[in-house]
Amino acid sequence: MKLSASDLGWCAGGRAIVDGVSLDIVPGETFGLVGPNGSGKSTLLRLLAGLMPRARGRVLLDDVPMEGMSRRDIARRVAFVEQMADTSEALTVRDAVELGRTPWLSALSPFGYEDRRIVTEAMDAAGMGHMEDHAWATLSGGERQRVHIARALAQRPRLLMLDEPTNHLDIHHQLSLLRLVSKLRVTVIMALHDLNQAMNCDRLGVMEQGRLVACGAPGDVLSPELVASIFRVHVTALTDPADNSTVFRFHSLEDRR
Ligand SMILES: Nc1ncnc2c1ncn2[C@@H]1O[C@H](COP(=O)(O)OP(=O)(O)OP(=O)(O)O)[C@@H](O)[C@H]1O
Repeated sequence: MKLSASDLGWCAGGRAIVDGVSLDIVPGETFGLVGPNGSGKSTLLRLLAGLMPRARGRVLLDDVPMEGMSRRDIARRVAFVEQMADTSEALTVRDAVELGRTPWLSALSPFGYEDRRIVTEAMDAAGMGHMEDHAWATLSGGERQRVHIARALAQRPRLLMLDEPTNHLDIHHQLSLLRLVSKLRVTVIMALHDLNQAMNCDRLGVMEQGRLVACGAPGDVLSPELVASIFRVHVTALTDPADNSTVFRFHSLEDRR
């Protein structure tokens, strides 16, 4: 799915939290958003998902203005896993993932065999199939995160937005999730803190104080100069002999004085 955003903005307390962001996401790409804490990544994702009140600017989904779409129309196209998303304590894992089918159900097409199959597939893809009967309240932070991702997959979106999806996940599940996301045949926009993980995106956008200050191929965008000025760290780029990929090591500016 194609997404075009123009001049997005959002203010709170007299301060511009997101300021004049324009962005074109091409169908099928994995777009990473990086930036320091508080730079506006989550707010921009919420603006792109049409979830912010009093927003400035315009978002088009496949050339159709999002503002004219119902929540259900949007939910059939876009799934969003927010940071620290919560769900009802009384649900099991399967119940929580079944919620992802809601936009597709109606009186004429109630929850059926195909929905059950999609839910099972989504739980398995997120590595939660073996815990389908477990109660939400008993899950660890990483398990909850994987349930949210399974719910988003069950929604069968054409655009998947993820806010720091590897939060809470152990290294095995971080890599599994990023591998899963890279194999999905959907457009993905995700906020990430780990710049090494961000290097695997097709393109990156860098946020600083609410503005999109750089956008392009990861290797071009994450130059040592940009990393030093935006993230306030020195970076050494190393080559991994396993696959010749670039790996960053970070050093605090204070250590280099
Ligand atoms: N509803 C709100 N009211 C007031 N300020 C807000 C609101 N929402 C966000 N902010 C502020 O806007 C700034 C950007 O927040 P946002 O969560 O978008 O940043 P972020 O880049 O996702 O940060 P992080 O990396 O820490 O998750 C922060 O300074 C935050 O305190």
